[in-house]
Amino acid sequence: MHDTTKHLCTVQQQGDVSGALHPTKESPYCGQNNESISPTMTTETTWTRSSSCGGWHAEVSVRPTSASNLESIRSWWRNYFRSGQSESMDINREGEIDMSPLPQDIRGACIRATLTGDDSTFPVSFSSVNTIPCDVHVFILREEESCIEELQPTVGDDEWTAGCDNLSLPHISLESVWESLIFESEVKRQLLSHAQSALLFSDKRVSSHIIQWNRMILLHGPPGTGKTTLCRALAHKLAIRQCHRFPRTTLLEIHSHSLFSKWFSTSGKLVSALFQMIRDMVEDDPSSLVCVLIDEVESLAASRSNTSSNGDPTDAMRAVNSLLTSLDRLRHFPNVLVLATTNLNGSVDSAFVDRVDLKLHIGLPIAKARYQILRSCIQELIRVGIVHCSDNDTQGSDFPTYEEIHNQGEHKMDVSLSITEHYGVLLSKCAQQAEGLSGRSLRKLPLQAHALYTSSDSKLEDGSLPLEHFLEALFLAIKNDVEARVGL
Ligand SMILES: Nc1ncnc2c1ncn2[C@@H]1O[C@H](COP(=O)(O)OP(=O)(O)OP(=O)(O)O)[C@@H](O)[C@H]1O
Repeated sequence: MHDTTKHLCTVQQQGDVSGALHPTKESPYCGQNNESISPTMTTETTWTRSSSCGGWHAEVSVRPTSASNLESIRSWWRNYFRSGQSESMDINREGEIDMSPLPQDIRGACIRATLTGDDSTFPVSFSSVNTIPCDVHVFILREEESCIEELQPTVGDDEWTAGCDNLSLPHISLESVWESLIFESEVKRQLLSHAQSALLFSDKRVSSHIIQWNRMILLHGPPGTGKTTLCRALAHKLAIRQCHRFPRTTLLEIHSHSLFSKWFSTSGKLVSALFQMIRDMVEDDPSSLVCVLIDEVESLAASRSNTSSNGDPTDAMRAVNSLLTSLDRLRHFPNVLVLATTNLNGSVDSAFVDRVDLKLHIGLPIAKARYQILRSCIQELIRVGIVHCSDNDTQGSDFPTYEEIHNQGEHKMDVSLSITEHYGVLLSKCAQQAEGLSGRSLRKLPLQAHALYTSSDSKLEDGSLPLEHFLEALFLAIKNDVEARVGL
C-alpha cells in the first residue's frame, strides 16, 4: 500500500493522439518530442483515445546553467524510453523520476523529470514504463520577476498608470502549481485539451467561416475555488507542452480596475490602448504564445443591461464595447489565448460570454478533493517537521490516498486498521466536516489548527506535534470555521 517507488498495477490512460504541430525555430528554453513511443499492449494496460493531448508526458526541467543542448537532452530521454531501460525506473507518487541511474551529464543537467498524465492522477501504476506513449518536453524554468507593462495615461494625471503584469513562462513561481490544484477528474484535462485543440486549429488554418473559435476560455464559480490559479497554471503548462510550437510564452495579467479612469470617457480608450499593446506584442513575435488573463472579468465586461439600468455613466458601457471590439481584432492572431474568470455569473456581458469557446464551472471541492487538499497540507507539515509521524512508514509522501481509505480502510473494523489507515480515516472525517469550504479556505485551516487548537503539552521534544494530535486539532478548526460561517 505504501510503496513509494514502483507501482505495478494497471495503467488506464488515454492513448496519445499527439497534435503533431509543426516545430518551429528552437528556443534556448525549450525542446520537445512530437513522436510517441508505440504502446505495447499488455493484458494489464488499456488505452483509450479520448483527447488530442491525452497520454503520458515526461517533463524534464533543466538547469539554466546546463552546458548541454536541450535538443540533445530530449533525444537522450526519448532513446531512454525507447530502449526499455525505463522499465527499471523508480517513480514516486508525484510522478517524479529517480534520476540516479542516469548518466552523470544528463543527471547533472536536469533538475527533475516528472512523468505526468493529463489528469495528473498519481500514484500511477505501470506494468512497464516503456510501454507508455510518452512525449518528452525539455525546458528551463524562467526566474525573472514579472514586469509591469504600463500604458501612458491619455489624460493628464501623473500618478495614475494602467497596464498589466508580464511574466515569461514556464516560470519557477508556477512550478507544480498545476499538480497542486485538485478538481473533479475532468476539469484540468478538459482545459488543457481544449486549449491545445484551439491552438492546433489555428495552426492548421481551419477556416473560421466554417468552424468558429476565438481561443477564449471563461472559468466561473464561487470565490476561492482556484480559478485564477488554474488559469496561471494552464498558461505555464502550455508553455511546457507547446514549447515545440511556441519557443516563448508570456502571461499577461490585466489589471482590470486600473483601466477605469476617473477622467470622463477615458476607460474605453484605455481598454483599446491596452489591447493595441497586446496586439503589437502578438504580431511582433508570431512564434511566441501570449496568454492574456482577465481576472474578475465582470469589472471590465460588466453586463451593459445592468450598467444602463443602474444609471451608471456611459463610460462603463464604452469600456465593454471597446473590450468586445478589441477581442474581435485579437482573435485573428493564432498565437494568443484569452483566459477570463468571474465569480459573479449573471453580471458578465452576454456578448462577452457568447464569444467564449469554453465556459467551465469550477465548483466547491467535493469530498475527495477536500481530502486530497488537506492531505497535501499534512504532507507539507510532515516534510518540514512541524508535524511528526511516529510510524516510520507514514512519511509525507506515503500518507494514504482517498481511494486507499475509501476502498479499503473505511470497510475495515477499527481494530484491524493499520496506523496509517487510522490517520487516513481521521483525515477523511476532517474532509467530511469541511463540506462547503473552498480550496482557499481549506488551505488556510492547518495554520489555524496549529495556532489555536493544539496544546504545547502535546509537543514532542523536538517541538513537533504528533500527527494524531494535529489531525484532531484540524478537525476542531474545521468544525469551528464551518459553524462561524453560519449566518454570515
Ligand atoms: N481546487 C483546489 N485545489 C487546490 N487548491 C485550491 C483549490 N481551490 C483553491 N485552492 C487554493 O486557493 C488559492 C486561491 O485560489 P484562487 O485565488 O485561484 O481562487 P479564485 O477562484 O480565483 O478566487 P476569487 O474568485 O476569489 O478570485 C489557490 O492558490 C490554491 O492554493
